[in-house]
Amino acid sequence: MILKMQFLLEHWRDGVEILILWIGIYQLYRAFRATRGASILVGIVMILAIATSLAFIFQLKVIAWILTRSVIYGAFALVIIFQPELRSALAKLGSSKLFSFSKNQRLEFTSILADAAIQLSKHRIGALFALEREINLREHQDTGVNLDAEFSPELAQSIFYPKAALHDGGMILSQGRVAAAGCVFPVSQREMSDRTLGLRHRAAIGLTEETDAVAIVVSEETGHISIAINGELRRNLSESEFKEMLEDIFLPEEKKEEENAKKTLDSEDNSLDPSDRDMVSD
Ligand SMILES: Nc1ncnc2c1ncn2[C@@H]1O[C@H](COP(=O)(O)OP(=O)(O)OP(=O)(O)O)[C@@H](O)[C@H]1O
Repeated sequence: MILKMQFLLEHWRDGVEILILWIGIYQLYRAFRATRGASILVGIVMILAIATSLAFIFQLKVIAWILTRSVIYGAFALVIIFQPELRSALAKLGSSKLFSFSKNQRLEFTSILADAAIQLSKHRIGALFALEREINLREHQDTGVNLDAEFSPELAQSIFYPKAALHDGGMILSQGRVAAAGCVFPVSQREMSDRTLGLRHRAAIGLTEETDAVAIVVSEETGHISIAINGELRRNLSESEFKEMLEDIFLPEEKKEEENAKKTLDSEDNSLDPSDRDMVSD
């Protein structure tokens, strides 16, 4: 017992250090994995690790010396090469909060947004929305026309109407308002198995790889609605799936409360004795 205590007293710092490093590395990996550089970086690190282990095992002194020296310069080179990925990864690290506007505003906005996308989809009007969350989309906003207008399904239809001046590009929604339209988003460079994905969908993926924004795409060709988040695209959503996903993203607490209330009601219902149940149904 005393020995155990002594061991703990001597080594608790090591435990804390391992925990901090593990959390740090895991968070970096999470922020990095959706980016273009992730697979290249994993490849480089693996090659270096294998080469260094082989050099040490077979006692190849010169190669081992070169490899250990080159790690520092290599780290600098990686920071420079992957500067855009690092920037977006660090920006993602600090972002966890959803919209900062009030619950009622979020409720109203989510339903207006769902209506807008569904109407666009029914009319087969192609559209691309980017919903700003923690990371500022100012840089992308400046590629289009600043509007600062109240969002409505009618405005969305007028803007994305194929002959309208601002229909090309994406619309940025910030704090429930239209910040800008006609914006150019970064197109994802990732290799995609689905060759039918055009530029609108790739721009939605690209923007969400670099920022924590949520992108909604309405396909002009098929009318299908898709949502991109963290560089992942959920395609061809049905109306109910789309609404549900929007609620999961923008109203997580409200959804949880609703589910809990439903569970409580169900359990109360099940706990009623059968004769009571008959009375209730009567
Ligand atoms: N980088 C970009 N940022 C924002 N919008 C873009 C970008 N590139 C293309 N777009 C929009 O996408 C439209 C072209 O879409 P394209 O047909 O290539 O895509 P898609 O993914 O197949 O979509 P759809 O199913 O609607 O045809 C352009 O007219 C433009 O409005």
